[in-house]
Amino acid sequence: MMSGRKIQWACVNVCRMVVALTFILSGFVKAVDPLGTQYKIHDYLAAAGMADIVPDVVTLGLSVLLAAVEFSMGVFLLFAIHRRTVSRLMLAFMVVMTPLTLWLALTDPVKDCGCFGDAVVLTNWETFAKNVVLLVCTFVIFRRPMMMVRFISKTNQWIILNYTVLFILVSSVYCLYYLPVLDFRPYHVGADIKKGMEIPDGAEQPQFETTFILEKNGTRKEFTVDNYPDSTWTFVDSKTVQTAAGYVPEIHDFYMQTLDGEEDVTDKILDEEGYTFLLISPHIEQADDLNFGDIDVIYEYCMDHGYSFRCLTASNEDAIQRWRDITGAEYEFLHADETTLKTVIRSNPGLMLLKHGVVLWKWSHNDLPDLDENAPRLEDTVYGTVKQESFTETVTEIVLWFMLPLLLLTFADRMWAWTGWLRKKKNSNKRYQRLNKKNMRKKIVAGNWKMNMNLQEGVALAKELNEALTADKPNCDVIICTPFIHLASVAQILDKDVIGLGAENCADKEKGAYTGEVSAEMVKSTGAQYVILGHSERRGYYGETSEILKEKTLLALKNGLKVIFCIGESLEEREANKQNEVVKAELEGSVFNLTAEEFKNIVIAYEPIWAIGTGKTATSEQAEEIHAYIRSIIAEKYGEDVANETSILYGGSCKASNAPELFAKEDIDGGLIGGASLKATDFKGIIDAWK
Ligand SMILES: O=C[C@H](O)COP(=O)(O)O
Repeated sequence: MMSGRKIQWACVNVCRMVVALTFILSGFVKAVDPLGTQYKIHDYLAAAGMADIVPDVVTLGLSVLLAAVEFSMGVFLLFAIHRRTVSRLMLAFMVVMTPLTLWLALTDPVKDCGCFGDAVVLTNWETFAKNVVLLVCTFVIFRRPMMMVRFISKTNQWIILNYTVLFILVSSVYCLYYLPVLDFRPYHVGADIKKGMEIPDGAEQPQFETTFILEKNGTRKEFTVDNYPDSTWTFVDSKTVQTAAGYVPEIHDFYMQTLDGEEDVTDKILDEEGYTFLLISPHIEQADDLNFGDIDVIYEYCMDHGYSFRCLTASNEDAIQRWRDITGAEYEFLHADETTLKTVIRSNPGLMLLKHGVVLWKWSHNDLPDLDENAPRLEDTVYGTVKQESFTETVTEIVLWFMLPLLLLTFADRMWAWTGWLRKKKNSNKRYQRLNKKNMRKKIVAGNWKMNMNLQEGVALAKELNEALTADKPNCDVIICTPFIHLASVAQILDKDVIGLGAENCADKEKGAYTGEVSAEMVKSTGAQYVILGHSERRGYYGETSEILKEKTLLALKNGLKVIFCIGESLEEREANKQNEVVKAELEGSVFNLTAEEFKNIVIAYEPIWAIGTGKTATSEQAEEIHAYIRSIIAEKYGEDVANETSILYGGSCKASNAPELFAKEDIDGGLIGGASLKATDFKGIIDAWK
């Protein structure tokens, strides 16, 4: 059983397809025949008595615009682009159009609504019914626009949007300049006009009914032939109405007659065995006269080869004379029905080539054939037979022109979305693994007392801290690194399982005559397990170079101490964006000489010098970025496993207030705390960030 939501989803998407395809078809057939749509708009305006007010250029613009809007909206709906806006516009469109078509159906001012051009001819009631269906569909879509499935991602939809609008506008202009690429009218290339005019034997005849109005003794009454009364009634009036249309041939209004109206030459011309050129101009006064020279050349060509050439127009003789004066036309003019001429060819003037009533070729005045005095006889040119064009091929070509780029784009887009999904999945797996690794790494909060507190103060602080952390077990490793003189005493106080102990430095020599120095071995003998090396204050104030630190590290490890190795850039280096270079060089200079096994005893402390004791903390993003970089270069050097096991601490104005945000980052495994490690409560606040 389908759930209610699924049914809704199916309804929305079915409705969306119905509306989209209808709009695409309707917009497209209008776009391939902009003049046809313009004529239809003109018919509507004429029905409303406004035909003379609105200039042709406006009706033509409206025609192109209407086609572009319908087609584009259909495509947007098909691809589910700007779903909310398009569904609202569609509904608004149908809310206006449906009552309008009801009015058309009721009043019948124009016979065929023209919604699908000449491709599909609907009666006004059929159009109204179609619009009711579309109105319901657009309402369904409007209620749940977000249920429409996207065929293209939001980031790429602009391509479809622009391509669609461009395609449909270019199509309209192309068909306007040349001729409609698809001709749905009865005068298409290959059509036999005489055949189109035939009424088959036994075809249904039109039916008429006459009503008679008669009067007797002052009373008026209506009668038909069936109940016509006796002669005591006096005839007043009669009316005849057509009750059945009868058979109407496809071509029913094609005629050609001489300008004086004396002779109908339709049959004569359609029966001509030879080639007949018909220059078609519904209104010769409005015809484009730019190419009259080419027309005259074709006329001359016809005269040379014995082909007939005539001009059909609905204009009056004055207009015809004006055309003759302008162009020097010598060809014969005939009168024909204006609407018929507009239907025959969508160009003013346009040229049609007939042979025995069959349409061989049609040309717009912008695209006339090259038939001058040097051209061979028609029989020896392509024009001698019916132009080879296949409706299916043309449709396929158009569909490919429009759909192929869109299909390729959609395919690429979907592939990208799919690989994006895979990448996301992979990343989330990676992230999960990395977070998992983070959980497996040691989380450490280490205090660096620096040169603060005398022995008594230090012992008191160590005691306080030991008590606090014994009572409230930390969720991380806690280390305090003290000046040398505190070490032995503090070691006695600390519960080793709760707080580790470290020195702040050790000598770079093993033993001997180095007055004032304290060796790694001596540090170890106090009970300490750690030593801080490479702190920026020692590098800066005491000139400790990478080489010295390399020696110190080796000695510390040799004596069983773990090393908290500090690295970090100065403010100038950060401003020059050299932080990565700096930390890499510091690691390479002092600890990357170690074996992977030895390196496991190193804890890295990244401390940007500009953040130490200044109150300026690196943002958690800045810190995470460089921590991740440090881990990546450790991975390059020692492999992923070692990198994932190495704890990297952040140091520099770390406090209880910012520690949680910093420690939440994937590659930050704790902190090396200066100032805030000198008060038990402050330090514990930071330790508690891990809880
Ligand atoms: O070793 C610790 C760092 O130098 C950080 O010191 P600070 O927390 O006082 O900024």
